[in-house]
Amino acid sequence: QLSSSFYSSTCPNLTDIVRNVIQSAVANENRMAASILRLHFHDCFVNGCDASILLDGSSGEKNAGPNVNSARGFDVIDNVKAAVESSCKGVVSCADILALSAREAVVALRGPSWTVVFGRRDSTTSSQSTANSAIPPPSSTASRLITSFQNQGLSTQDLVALSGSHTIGQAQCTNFRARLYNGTSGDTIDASFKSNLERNCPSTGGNSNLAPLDLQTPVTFDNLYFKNLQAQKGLLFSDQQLFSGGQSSLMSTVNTYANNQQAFFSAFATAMVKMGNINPLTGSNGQIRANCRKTN
Ligand code: HEM
Repeated sequence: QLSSSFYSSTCPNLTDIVRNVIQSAVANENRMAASILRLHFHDCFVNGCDASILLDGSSGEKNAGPNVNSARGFDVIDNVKAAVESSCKGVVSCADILALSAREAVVALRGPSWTVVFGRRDSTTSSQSTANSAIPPPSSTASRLITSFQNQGLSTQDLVALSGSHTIGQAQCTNFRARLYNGTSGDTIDASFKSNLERNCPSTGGNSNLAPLDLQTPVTFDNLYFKNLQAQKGLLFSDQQLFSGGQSSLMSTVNTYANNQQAFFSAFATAMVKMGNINPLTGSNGQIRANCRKTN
């Protein structure tokens, strides 16, 4: 029961305020759009879209395996929140700010737009153990990915469309090294792509060295990610599993999006709305945090 008009009387300029801050952050560093989009995903998969990932504290989600030394953009969300608070004090939740910021980030890199619905409230807790179990690792097989998205009420189509987020952004060596040196069972990585990756991701050291998730256009939101998968050039094992993991429904969806960017954009928009609707706190549950890093 989230609604697009939730803040129309209490914060009528919300979209413009958020857009301005996100646009300038992305102009300053293109990759930031990817980092913000990922924060929304990692928020929603852990007890719903409740801004739980934004809470500081060593026992919280920020320090879970998928996030520690990896999740970034918290300072940008602080800037968005500060700008929103200065016009609309105490009314807009951090969870809604993250959902809207993710859309503005995608639009800033020329991706599709969609209508964001609002009314989420902010959690008072953050679960490191749920983050560790609910966010799939890059070593996931196709069937594990399907199960992990199914657990959130998301379909195989949603899985493929949302994975198209990897058309932007970067990953650290530690997340794809095993494919290069240990060999992962069932892997089908292109040989020359693999040797190129080895140059900047040695077998020891260089853990945080970066490679683009889309080797062709890492700062444009487009469908080349899917064409890379067809060429066995997905960066993460989990990426390549969508095309090469033996699940024909995933493979055919990859082909559809590789052949038709509009089909990808429209499925992505639909899936982002679904992901943004995962288990929100509403009504009198949760709170509107004054500072996204702390409970009130
Ligand atoms: C399907 C399962 C997924 C897996 C296994 C996965 C895994 C990963 C990993 C390992 C990284 C690199 C992190 C690092 O090296 O620091 C990454 C980056 C990223 N992920 Fe995913 N991801 C998945 C789905 C998604 C979804 C659904 C979204 C968004 C809706 C998303 C958005 C991103 C973005 C934008 C980046 C780049 C972030 C940056 O450059 O800061 N991912 N992902």
